[in-house]
Amino acid sequence: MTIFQFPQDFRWGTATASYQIEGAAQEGGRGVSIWDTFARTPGKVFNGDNGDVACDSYHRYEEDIELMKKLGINTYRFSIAWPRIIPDGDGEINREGLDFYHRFVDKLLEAGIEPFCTLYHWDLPQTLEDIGGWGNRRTVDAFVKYAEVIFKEFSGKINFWLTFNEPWCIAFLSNLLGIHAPGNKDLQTSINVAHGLLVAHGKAVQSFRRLGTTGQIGIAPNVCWAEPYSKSPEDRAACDRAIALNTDWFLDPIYKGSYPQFMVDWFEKAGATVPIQEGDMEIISQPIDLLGINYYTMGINRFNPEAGALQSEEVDMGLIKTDIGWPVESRGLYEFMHYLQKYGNVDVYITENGACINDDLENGKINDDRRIAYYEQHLAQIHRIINDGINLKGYMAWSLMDNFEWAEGYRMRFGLVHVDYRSLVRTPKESFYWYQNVIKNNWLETRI
Ligand SMILES: CCOCCOc1ccc(-c2cn(C[C@@H]3NC[C@@H](O)[C@H]3O)nn2)cc1
Repeated sequence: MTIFQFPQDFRWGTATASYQIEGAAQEGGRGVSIWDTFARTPGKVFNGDNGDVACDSYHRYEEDIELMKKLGINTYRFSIAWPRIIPDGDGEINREGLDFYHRFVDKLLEAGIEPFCTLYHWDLPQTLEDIGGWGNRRTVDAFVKYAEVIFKEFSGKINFWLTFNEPWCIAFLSNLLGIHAPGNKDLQTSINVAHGLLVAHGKAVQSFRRLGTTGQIGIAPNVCWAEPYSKSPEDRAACDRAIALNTDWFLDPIYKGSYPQFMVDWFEKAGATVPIQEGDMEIISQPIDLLGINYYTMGINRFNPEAGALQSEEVDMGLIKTDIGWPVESRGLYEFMHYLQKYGNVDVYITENGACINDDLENGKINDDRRIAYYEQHLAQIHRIINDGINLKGYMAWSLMDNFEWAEGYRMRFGLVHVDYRSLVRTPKESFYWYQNVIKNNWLETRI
């Protein structure tokens, strides 16, 4: 047995997102989001599932906060639904939406739990998608207006802020691969979306500073760590492209004020260019205070000219997989965190990490040993990373509870708490009690 002690001020938390847990999709003055539309498009979401009810956290948030208190977390990452705040995207403010989040945040603070707020976790008002979404500068300006409303309302209550969750998913999963909302499949569109959200990020950070909003602000990319299948330069280059599109494509503009040239050249060969306007890169590269990093898995990649826009293909190496098919390999987190040091030893929070394990109730318990094993491996890597002197300040498990897993609907379960979607009864899994013990001790006890 080995004991890994964590720093005294290390933040322990869990994460969720508005569309995935709230439900109440037609309540409280909420407007329509692109995920309401996408989920109602036949064939887009497994079983035709949607977020109309989800975990009903809009009505059950006090019960959820009781679970957080029982778990012992000191930090809770959630997202605000833009369509609850400005239902038609850039028009009237919906006071009822603001009041809901005030009640929620007040309850969190009362419970001694730090709110960690994501402004945009994919639920774009449909009216803005109808005018071209993030590729239209009107959407960028509407986001800044929305962000300023939130900054003014919650400054002093919220002190940890993220502008965007997983920009690669927003731009490329959703507009090149078409797997997430709005489901476009066009390279130029996806590059326009990536650039639009980066400009929106920079403008929101400028507003955050100008308004004197309390706390720290950043962004949360999701990691694609890839290592080459062979020693060939082509396989190495295929890995570089895969890593860069999730990370460098967004963090180079933010930290360096320019896109990674090798990727710009790569896309220009495919006929796509970045729609940079005068002053954009200065706006995008506003200094930020923290980074959220979302890590799930890593890949072994090789060059394949037929493998999509990046010509980079993941090879199945026969590793243990979670029930969503992602290899369990925590080593990529360690390697990535050292890769990230090229931007400096910036303050980092793991804002998502977890396993899709679809164990169900058996005699009133969920014995999700595989999820415990996943967390044990990944927290051991977190300890190594901290020991190497990297400023990793906190960890938020994805997710507090089972919820709407986008195109996979409700069949894929990432929660520490099981949700019965008929009764909405929450049942802590064995992994909940395991994580509760880690938090209580502030140390990890591994079985090796
Ligand atoms: C066949 C081709 O496939 C291409 C990759 O397709 C995907 C799909 C999904 C993901 C994905 C899902 N998640 C978990 C979420 N993170 C944010 C939070 O809302 C969680 O629900 N992270 N990444 C990545 C890649």
